[in-house]
Amino acid sequence: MLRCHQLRKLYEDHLAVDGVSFQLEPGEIGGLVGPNGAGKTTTMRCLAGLIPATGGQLAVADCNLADHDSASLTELKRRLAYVPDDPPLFDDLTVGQHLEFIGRIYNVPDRRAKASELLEYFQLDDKVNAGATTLSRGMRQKLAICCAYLYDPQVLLLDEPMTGLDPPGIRRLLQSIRDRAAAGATVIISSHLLAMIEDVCTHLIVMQHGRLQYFGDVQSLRNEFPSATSLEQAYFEATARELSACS
Ligand SMILES: Nc1ncnc2c1ncn2[C@@H]1O[C@H](COP(=O)(O)OP(=O)(O)OP(=O)(O)O)[C@@H](O)[C@H]1O
Repeated sequence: MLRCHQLRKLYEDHLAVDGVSFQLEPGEIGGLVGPNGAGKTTTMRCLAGLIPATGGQLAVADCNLADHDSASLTELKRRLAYVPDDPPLFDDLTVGQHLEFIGRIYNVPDRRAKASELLEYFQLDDKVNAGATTLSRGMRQKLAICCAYLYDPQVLLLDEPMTGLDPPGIRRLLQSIRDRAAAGATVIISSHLLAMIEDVCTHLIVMQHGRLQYFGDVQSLRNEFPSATSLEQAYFEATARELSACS
C-alpha cells in the first residue's frame, strides 16, 4: 500500500510539491504524468525515502516515512525499488555481477536462476559478461529494471522507465509491470508517453506546477472527462483546467 497525504517539498525557496495526496493499493498501477517540472521526480524521490518531505504524511509498504528515521528507511529499502530515469550503475561490474551483488545484499533465494530468467526476459542474456560502461542507454535501463525486479519489491517506483527502450523492450516492460501488479505489487510509473501507459494504468495521477490536478481510477477519469477518447486528451483537459482557472 502507498499513501501520500498532503505531501510538500521545498527546495530552499522553491515549492516543488504543494499538498499532493493520493493512495494506491496492492495490485494498482498509478500513471504519474505532468509537464516538465511538475514535481513528479520529486514526489517519487520523497516516496522512495531518498529526500525528506518538507510536510505531509507518507506511508509506503507499511513504512511510515514521517520522521525519515533510519530504521523506517532501511525497512523501506527492503520492500521498495526505485528506478530513476538515468539509473546509476557500477562502472566496474558486469551485468551478471550487478545481479549477483543485488541478490546477495537482498538475500534473494535462487538469485542465479532468477537473474538468468530476468536477463532472458529483457533480452540481455548475451550481455551477462559485458561491463556496465559498454552497455547502450536502453540496455542500462533494462539492467536497472532487472535489478529492481530481482528481490520482488512490494512497491515499484519507475521514473520514465521506457526511455531508450526499443519497441519490444517497451512491450515486455509493460507486460512485466502488469504481471508484478497482478502478483500484488503497487506500482507508480512516471512517463510522458501517455499512449503507451494508457493500457497499463489502473489509476492516473496528474501533476502540474507542484500541485495535484487529478487523481482517480481510469473509470472515474472517463466520467470526469467524458469527451476525451484517450488518456492524452484527458491529460490536456486536466492540465488546461488550471490554466483557464488562472486566466
Ligand atoms: N535539487 C533541486 N534543487 C532545487 N530545485 C529542484 C531540485 N530538483 C528539482 N527542482 C525543481 O523542482 C521542480 C520539480 O522538479 P521535478 O524534477 O520533480 O519535475 P518533473 O515533473 O520530474 O519534471 P520532468 O518531467 O522534466 O522530469 C522543478 O521546478 C525543478 O527545477
